[in-house]
Amino acid sequence: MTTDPGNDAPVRVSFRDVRVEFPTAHGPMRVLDGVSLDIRQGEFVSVIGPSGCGKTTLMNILGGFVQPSAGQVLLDGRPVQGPGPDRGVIFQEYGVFPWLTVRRNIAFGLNLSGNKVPRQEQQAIVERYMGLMGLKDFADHYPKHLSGGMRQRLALARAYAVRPQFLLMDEPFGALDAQTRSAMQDLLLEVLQTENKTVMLITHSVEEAIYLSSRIVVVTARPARIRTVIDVPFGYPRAEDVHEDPRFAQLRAQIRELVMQEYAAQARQAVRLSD
Ligand SMILES: Nc1ncnc2c1ncn2[C@@H]1O[C@H](COP(=O)(O)OP(=O)(O)OP(=O)(O)O)[C@@H](O)[C@H]1O
Repeated sequence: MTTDPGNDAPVRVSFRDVRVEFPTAHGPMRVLDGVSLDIRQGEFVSVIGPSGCGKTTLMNILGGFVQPSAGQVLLDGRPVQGPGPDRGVIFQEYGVFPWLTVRRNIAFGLNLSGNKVPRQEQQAIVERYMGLMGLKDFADHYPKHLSGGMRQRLALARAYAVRPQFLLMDEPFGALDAQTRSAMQDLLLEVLQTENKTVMLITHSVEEAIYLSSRIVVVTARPARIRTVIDVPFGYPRAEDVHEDPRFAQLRAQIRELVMQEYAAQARQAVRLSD
């Protein structure tokens, strides 16, 4: 179960003075700078900051898709070498295979070598997630016949089905309508209740970050540095009524202010660049 893991839980992820630069026509562009952060077993860490500041890049390093230009990211003490089935990644864009039906998309990760699940168990898992995501009636449909929101639910089902130890989620609910978004947030909390996962979520929604996380990392305008890390004072299991807690509103105001300051810094940078 994901609860406040306290300081006794082992550190699973360690960003150590990470810098990332991408080559551009005008020279290297620094996207992350001096990022150091430990994430313990069972923590739910959200990252919030201005658009384009480097949040996805931060997640991509942990996912093993991007190598740091300097510094290290350690997973259980070992440098991340590349992607692996221990880390389930949900991208902003729908992470589904267009050539596979709903059922086969969900089963895909259960057939990979190193992670193979017996056929009967596979069927049970696929049925469970189709049910939870409201996709049962579309089991044999291809993604092109699903709505955008349904495709995103399919991407979530695929990631949850393999039961990865880590969930890396980049704006996973951004494309959903408000009602589905809220249902998907609750479903995620439910999944975390039964499976002890460590989660990193990137979101633009301050409410979502507070509702789901145990810690919130606010990052600066590009290059992203850690501006501050905020402990969320609510335990788990967490229910909708935390939205009414006065501390929720205080936290929301505090984080909004920080994010707005970083958007303002980003706008000032843009003006300087155009001078
Ligand atoms: N592989 C890459 N090569 C070159 N530039 C890249 C690469 N990946 C990201 N960038 C650039 O790095 C900057 C940060 O991108 P990133 O996607 O990490 O930001 P973000 O904070 O996740 O943005 P958003 O909130 O809008 O999703 C952007 O200017 C982007 O264009």
